[in-house]
Amino acid sequence: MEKINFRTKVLSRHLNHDPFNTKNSSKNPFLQSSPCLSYTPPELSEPNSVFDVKLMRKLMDGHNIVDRDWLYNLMVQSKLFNPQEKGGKIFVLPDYNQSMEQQREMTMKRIEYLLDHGVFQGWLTRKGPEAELRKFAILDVVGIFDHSLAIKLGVHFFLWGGAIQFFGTKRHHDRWLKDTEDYVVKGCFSMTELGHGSNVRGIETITTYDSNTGEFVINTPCESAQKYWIGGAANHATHTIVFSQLNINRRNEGVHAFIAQIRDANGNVCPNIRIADCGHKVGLNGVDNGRIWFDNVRIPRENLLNSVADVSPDGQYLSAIKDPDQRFAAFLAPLTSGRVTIAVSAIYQSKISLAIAIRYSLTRRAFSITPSGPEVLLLDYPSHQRRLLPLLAKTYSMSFAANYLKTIYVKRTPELIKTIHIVSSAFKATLSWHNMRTLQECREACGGQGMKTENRVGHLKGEYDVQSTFEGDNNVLMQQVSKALLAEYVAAKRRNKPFKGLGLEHMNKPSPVIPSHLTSSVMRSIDFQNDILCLRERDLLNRFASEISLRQAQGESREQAFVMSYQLAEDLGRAFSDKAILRTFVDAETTLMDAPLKNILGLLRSMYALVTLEEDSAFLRYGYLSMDNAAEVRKEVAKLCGELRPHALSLVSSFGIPDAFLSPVAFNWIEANSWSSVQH
Ligand SMILES: Cc1cc2nc3c(=O)[nH]c(=O)nc-3n(C[C@H](O)[C@H](O)[C@H](O)COP(=O)(O)OP(=O)(O)OC[C@H]3O[C@@H](n4cnc5c(N)ncnc54)[C@H](O)[C@@H]3O)c2cc1C
Repeated sequence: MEKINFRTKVLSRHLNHDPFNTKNSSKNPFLQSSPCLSYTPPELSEPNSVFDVKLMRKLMDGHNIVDRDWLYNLMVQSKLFNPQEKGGKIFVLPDYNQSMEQQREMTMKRIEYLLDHGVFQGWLTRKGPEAELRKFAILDVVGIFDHSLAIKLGVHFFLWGGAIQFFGTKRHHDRWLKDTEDYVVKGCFSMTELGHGSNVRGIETITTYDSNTGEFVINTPCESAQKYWIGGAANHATHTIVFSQLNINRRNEGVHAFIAQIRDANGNVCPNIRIADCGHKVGLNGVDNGRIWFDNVRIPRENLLNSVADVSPDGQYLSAIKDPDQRFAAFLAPLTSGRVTIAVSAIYQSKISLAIAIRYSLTRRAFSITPSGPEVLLLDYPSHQRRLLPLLAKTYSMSFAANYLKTIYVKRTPELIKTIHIVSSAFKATLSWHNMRTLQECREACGGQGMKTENRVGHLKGEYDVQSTFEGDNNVLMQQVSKALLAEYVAAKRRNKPFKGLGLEHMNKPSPVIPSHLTSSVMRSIDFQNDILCLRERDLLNRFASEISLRQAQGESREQAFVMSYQLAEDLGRAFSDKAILRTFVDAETTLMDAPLKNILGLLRSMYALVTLEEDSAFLRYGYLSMDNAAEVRKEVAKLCGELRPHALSLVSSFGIPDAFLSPVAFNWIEANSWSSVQH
């Protein structure tokens, strides 16, 4: 196997500093305006970057760099990861020429390969922040190769394994965790039904208790109660967590979680279980999503995951949490890790697509702007910069946000649970939406090449689209964020106490004043950026609370009032998320000692903040920005594009994604498409 050079090579520096590359056109064959493009695509060389790319990569990845590089290597070394030579380089490419069945089997084989190499050691049996961060790092890298592989692992370890860890007690931990880690059992997670997804409390599967035999009886009472979309259920899973209403002594105690076996060790479906396939999907076809019906399936009493509530042998319902709302909330806890991984993975996909599109835009030319001049590099068009560089800055900002989210998650304490729930909901939605937008822009920025599956960006759209739906639909999550902010507001006002937590402390201070005339230096200052994002959040929260209370005063229920105030709720959710992201950026930036890194991060932060002002019409609608200031912001964004342009390549190199995990269009795309590369 050819040794892969993981160093991401970059364009020679002179290309970066001469916007239209007029000076060097006679020397560089790539710059000739020959009608026949007989140039060799640029032999890329490491730029004398103004900042330390390795240091930036460390900051971006945040943790477990050695583990990440080890895993990249492990994958590239195996034929299972589909290494292919294109244009003189090796790429590990997704399985787009295989049937759904082949993709599913290949996903399982890859898992076995990683298992054999000890990748999952300690995933469920080792505890503490370090072990959890390693797990996250491994999942980041796996997802950079293939979403199906990451999701298949996520379902088994985070959903099935996480449910046993969080909802189960010692007896479940002893019985299941080691076997899960070793893949002796293959787990899945049956929460969603055909008739109920976001509204988990509405599920219709019913479980009753038979005190004569000491068993629970799980039943699918109607077609809409069939479990749907269950990852792993169609082909491989042997066991599942079943979410069901628990009916004890004719009283519904609400949603609870049980362990049920669905296949034997030979893969035969168990008695009284029916399983069907969800069929081909727009992406993620390496995951076998299935549907499950339970026909009065009997399971031992001990299979109730009983950390929240239990049923005694004689059929008494026992729970320390008396409030059904709180009980239900406790059952959703494992979903938080899913949201964390989605938020993080969304950012890595944005990084892949930006690395590819920006590298292409530094090697692809189109039209000349002088009669006999060379054609212009795509990234030298200000309009192309405007399309990609704000997304690059946002991806950097959200990278800090994702790292922050991971950190608070692995260091969670009971006091942090609420914050983690709200921040993970907001970031999961915002980062996955950002990813889809970035993928589309990068696909278009690669022109026709973006349509080639081997170039990854277009393919990633189908693969990652589902991120806005599973583990909490994005719109529903954002509603929960606004609801939680409203609850904080009401509680603070009712107690007449200062705001504390969720970053709302700024509400205790006087409202910030935005200068009537914005200069460049003001717009680039952390104070201004922070002030205006806080101003938007506080004003929207006040408006939202007023509208709800007005509607209630007019006779609407609290729930009706909330539903009808959806516009403000949406605006507020976005305001919370954008401001929280900026905060994570500022925290990362201000603790840095390295001046060149700080400078470039300053540009990226300003781009993030200003483009946020530009994109949300709330700033003009509610007057946080005057028309004149809005025009100044727009000009400043264009200026920042020009200033970031020379650093574009170093900035994507800093993502630390090995060349093999990018795509041919990001490198020597002429050679990758040469006649000699065609299989004759
Ligand atoms: C590929 C894939 C894998 C999956 N894997 C699993 C798995 O392993 N296990 C599992 O249990 N589930 C899984 N799911 C299910 C997933 O979690 C659900 O699809 C998700 O929760 C959304 O539910 P739903 O599809 O019923 O959509 P709905 O909840 O019906 O939502 C449909 C639309 O209605 C909107 N909507 C819903 N409620 C409101 C409201 N109150 N106000 C305004 N708008 C609203 C939503 O924003 C959404 O746009 C998977 C799904 C997919 C597609």
